[in-house]
Amino acid sequence: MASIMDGERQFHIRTIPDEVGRYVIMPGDPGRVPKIAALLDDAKQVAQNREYNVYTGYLNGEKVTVCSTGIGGPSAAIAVEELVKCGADTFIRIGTSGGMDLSVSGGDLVIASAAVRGEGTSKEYLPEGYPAVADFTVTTALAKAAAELSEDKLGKRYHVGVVHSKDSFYGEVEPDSMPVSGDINYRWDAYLRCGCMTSEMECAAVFSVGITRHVRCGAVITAIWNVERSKADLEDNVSDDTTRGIHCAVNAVKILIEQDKK
Ligand SMILES: O=P(O)(O)O[C@H]1O[C@H](CO)[C@@H](O)[C@H]1O
Ligand SMILES: O=c1cc[nH]c(=O)[nH]1
Repeated sequence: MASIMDGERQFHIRTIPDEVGRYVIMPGDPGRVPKIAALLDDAKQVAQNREYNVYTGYLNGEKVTVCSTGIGGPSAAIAVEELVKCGADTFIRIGTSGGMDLSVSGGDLVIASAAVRGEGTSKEYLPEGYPAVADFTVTTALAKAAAELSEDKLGKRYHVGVVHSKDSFYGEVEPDSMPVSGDINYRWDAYLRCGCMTSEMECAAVFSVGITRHVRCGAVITAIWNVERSKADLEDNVSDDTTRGIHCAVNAVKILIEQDKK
């Protein structure tokens, strides 16, 4: 029997394989896609549906796709699943987050080595206790790209470490206003004591799909503030500028393309 899933285009992201590159850069925000695509050669919009804004162009002669994922694990997991069906095998999430470890200030980049599974989507993919770990090759390329950027005049810092993924934005940023206590309220201080770097919403889901579909996933996340620094009377910057994160991801894709040619 024919199903709604049998169409030529993917059900949600609305792409066909020819329109998708092996390498994918994934911001949460659809509005950030054209800014990233402007750094590719000959980039064109290939699809737009719901939170998924999809452009494809080229870097170093290789096809590269930029696809937004919206907010939260479920929509990010759908994007990775459908991009894999279209032939992609290497993914870099670019996102924003709230700093946790005191070493992280607003404006810093955090390359996610793994994500705390404080959300629901990863539970549909990984058994309890299995870590949502990023791909080592992608993480290494991101760290190299971030180190090269940090030598430029902008000179801001980067960190490599564990990030926290959650389902409740306000559970993190306004915890006292939450009517009931979720995982985040019980465990936030424990995560801080473990040195968790920053909190966002999609990495655990993206990494979990990557692990189960055997594709490479990594992430570079900009901390836009760190309330823990403010609580500790340390100086903090507030900035939602993702320019450095975008350049880090694009340069990491170029590094991966050259490595994959060897
Ligand atoms: O900037 P993006 O990628 O959307 O990431 C962060 O911002 C959103 C919350 O404001 C969540 O999606 C969170 O993960
Ligand atoms: O504090 C923050 C900022 C951006 N995104 C989050 O998930 N948390």
